[in-house]
Amino acid sequence: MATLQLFRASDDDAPTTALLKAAHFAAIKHRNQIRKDGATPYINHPIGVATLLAAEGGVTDVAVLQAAVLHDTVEDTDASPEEIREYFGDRVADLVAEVTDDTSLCAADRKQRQVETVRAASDDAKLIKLGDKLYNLRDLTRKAPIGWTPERIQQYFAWAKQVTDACKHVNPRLADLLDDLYENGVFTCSGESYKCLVV
Ligand SMILES: Nc1nc2c(ncn2[C@@H]2O[C@H](COP(=O)(O)OP(=O)(O)O)[C@@H](OP(=O)(O)OP(=O)(O)O)[C@H]2O)c(=O)[nH]1
Ligand SMILES: [Mn+2]
Repeated sequence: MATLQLFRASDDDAPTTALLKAAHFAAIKHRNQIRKDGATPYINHPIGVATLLAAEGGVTDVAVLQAAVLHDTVEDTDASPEEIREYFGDRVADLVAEVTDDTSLCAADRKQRQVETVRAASDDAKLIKLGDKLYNLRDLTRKAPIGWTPERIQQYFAWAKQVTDACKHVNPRLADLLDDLYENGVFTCSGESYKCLVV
């Protein structure tokens, strides 16, 4: 099969072109992945995170929106940090690196590390973290990932709050949306409804 075409960003790109190139790159990299609900294409998530940042967070910085679209490519696909740098330049590559977990760590250490390191992250990386967590929490209230228990969902809410509490000062609008979810969020698991218990 012929290699799928990837478009390299250029300094002359219009903002729309720059963002589309990133979305296309992410779509190709995530093309064989589905979300843990067992049905949704994975790419819906990174495109959704960028859309949420723009539509609800008022973010207009194209490099941040590009990094949002690309935020899970290094962590979850065969994309390398060097490839992101080559195709999208230093600023986007540095942002993606900032929001990429070290997958050599076990899941529990990775989660702990994220809470510890996010405090020192740049404001733009914190913005992407807010969008990522808000999208994932909304996704949990939409449909539980296959095999997740109510306790595991509650744990994700509690952990996400630790991360977003360290980031919320960078965007009060997103912070309010997250607070509302922590206060009033409801999710369904195996046909039962549960209230989010994060305080
Ligand atoms: N809510 C939800 N999440 C799903 C689904 N499918 C995949 N995910 C991804 O799973 C991750 C959360 O699952 P965990 O079990 O806590 O994390 P892990 O896979 O990295 O161990 C998120 O990764 P992430 O984006 O890298 O973010 P995060 O782990 O930093 O939160 C999220 O994007 C789904 O159907 N619903
Ligand atoms: Mn993500």
